Amino acid sequence: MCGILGISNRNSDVFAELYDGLLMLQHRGQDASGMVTYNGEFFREKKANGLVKDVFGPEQAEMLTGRTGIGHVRYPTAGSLSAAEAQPFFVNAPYGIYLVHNGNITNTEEQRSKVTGKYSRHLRTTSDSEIMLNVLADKVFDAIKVNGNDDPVRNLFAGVKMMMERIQGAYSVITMVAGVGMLAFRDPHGIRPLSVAHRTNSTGGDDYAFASEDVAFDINGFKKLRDVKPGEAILIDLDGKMHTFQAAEGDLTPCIFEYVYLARPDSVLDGISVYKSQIRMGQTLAKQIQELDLEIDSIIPVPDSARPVALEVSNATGIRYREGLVKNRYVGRTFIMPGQEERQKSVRRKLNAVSLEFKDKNVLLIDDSIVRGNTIKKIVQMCRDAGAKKVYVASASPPVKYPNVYGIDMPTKHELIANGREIEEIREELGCDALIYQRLEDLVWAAQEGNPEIKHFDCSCFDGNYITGSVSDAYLDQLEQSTRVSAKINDMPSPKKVAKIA
Ligand SMILES: O=P(O)(O)OC[C@H]1O[C@H](OP(=O)(O)OP(=O)(O)O)[C@H](O)[C@@H]1O
Ligand SMILES: NC(=O)CC[C@H](N)C(=O)O
Ligand SMILES: [Mg+2]
Repeated sequence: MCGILGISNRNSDVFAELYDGLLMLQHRGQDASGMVTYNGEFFREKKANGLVKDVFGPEQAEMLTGRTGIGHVRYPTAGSLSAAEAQPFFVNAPYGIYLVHNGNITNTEEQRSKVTGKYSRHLRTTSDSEIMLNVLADKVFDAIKVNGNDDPVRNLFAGVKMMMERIQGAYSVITMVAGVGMLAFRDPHGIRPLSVAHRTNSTGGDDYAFASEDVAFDINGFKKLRDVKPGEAILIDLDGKMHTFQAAEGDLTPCIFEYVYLARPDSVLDGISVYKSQIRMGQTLAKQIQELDLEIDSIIPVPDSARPVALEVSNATGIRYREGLVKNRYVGRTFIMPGQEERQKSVRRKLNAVSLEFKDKNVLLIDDSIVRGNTIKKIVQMCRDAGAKKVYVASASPPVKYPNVYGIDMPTKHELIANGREIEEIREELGCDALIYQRLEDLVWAAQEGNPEIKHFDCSCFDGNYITGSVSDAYLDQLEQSTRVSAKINDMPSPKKVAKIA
C-alpha cells in the first residue's frame, strides 16, 4: 500500500500542493518519497528514501517547478528497499512517461522476460512498477504504429488496454505524459483505491487531482468527483479537459484490509466510509464478546487504529472504555516497518501502559488486526507486568492466514501467527486469557453495508482466494526471496522462536 497523488493544471507551481497532499498519505508508506513536476517543457524529479518532510525542503520547492505533478510515498512490497526503487519511474519514449504505482504485480517474471527480451528494453531496477511502465510504453508504441501519432490520447488509451491484457495483480496508477497530460488507471478488479477530484481555479479553469485516498483532496480545496472505476483510464489533457475510457471490463473487488487498517478513518473508499465500517466492525465484535460472558472491567484499544472499533464495542456492550496504552507519536507504524527484529523493538518503544488501568483488573484489549503477533504479544506482557488479572484480546479482523500479493507486506506464510494454527494455539502463543477474532462474514458485512453495490471484496489474506487467479508457490518464493525480504526476513525466527526471544 503506497500512497499516490497527481495534481494537474494549476495556475502556479504545484509543488506545495503535492507536498501537503503527500503528507496526508504518509500513513500509506514511510520508506521513500518522490515527486516529479512538469513545466510544459521539462520534468523535474526528486526521490529518496525517507518521509515527505525529510526528502523535500526549500531547495526542492525551488527546483520542482511546473503546474502539473505526481507524487508517491512508498512502502515496498516487491523489489528492494534501495532508493533507486523509490518512485516515480521514467521512460523517455514514447512521449516521455513518468509513473507512480500502488499495488503489486503478480506475473512479474513472465513480464520481465518479455520486457528485456521481446521488447528489447533495459530495466534499471527489480521493481514491479518499472516492469509495468515498460509494458505500457511498449504497448503505446504499438498503438502509435497502427494509428499514427496525431491523437496521443487515443494511443495512450489503446496502450493501457493492451497493458491491462498482459499485467496481472493490483495496480492503481498515475502517470504524467510529456506534451499530453496526466493519465490515471485502476486494475480491472479495483483492488487498490484511486479517486479523481475537481476544483475550479482562480481564472475559472478546471484543475483535477487523483489520489489513493480523498483525504489528500480536501487540504488543497479539491472536491472528490468519484472513484476511478475498475479497468478505467482517465486522462486530463494540458487544457484541463477530462477524457475517460473503459480499458478493460471491470469487476470491483476492493481489498477489505484497506478498511481494517490501511486507509485513514476519515477517508471514503469506493463509497464506503472507513470510519463507519470500523464502527460496524465494533458492533459485530461486540455480539461475539457478549456471547462469551467474560467478566471485563474495561475495554482498551491498541492505539491508534483500533480506537473506533473499541469505542463501539464499549457502546454496544456497556463496558467502560479506557485509554490504557499511551503511544509515542514519534515512532512510525510498526507493521509497515521492514524486518521482524525492527518491528519487535519498535512495539516496545511505541507503546507504554498506564499502570492504574491494569492493576487488579480484567481488561479486553482490542486491535484492528493481528498479523505477525508482535504488537499484541508485547502488549499482553505489558498488561501483565502492570498487574492485570486477566488479559483478553479481540481482533477486529479474522485470523490473517495467507500471504498478501496485492501490495501489503505479508509475503510469507511462515511469519503470520495464524498460519497453520488453531485459535487456541494462537491464544497460547500470545499469552492471553481469551482470544476473539472477527468472523469473516461479519467483516464483509461491515464493509459492504457502506456500499451494497459492491458484491465482493478481496479477502485473500483471510481466505486464501486470490481474485486475479491462483498464486503459484514459485511466485510466493520469489516474493519471499526478493532483496527486501531476503535481507530482513530470512534470518527472521519462526513465531515459536519469537516467543522465546520476546
Ligand atoms: O501483529 P503485528 O504484526 O504486530 O501487526 C499488527 C499491528 O500492526 C498495526 O499497527 P501499527 O503499530 O503498525 O500501526 P498503528 O499505530 O497505526 O496501529 C496494526 O494496527 C496492529 O496493531
Ligand atoms: N505498496 C505498494 O503499493 C508498493 C508498490 C510497488 N510494488 C513497490 O514495491 O514499490
Ligand atoms: Mg496498531
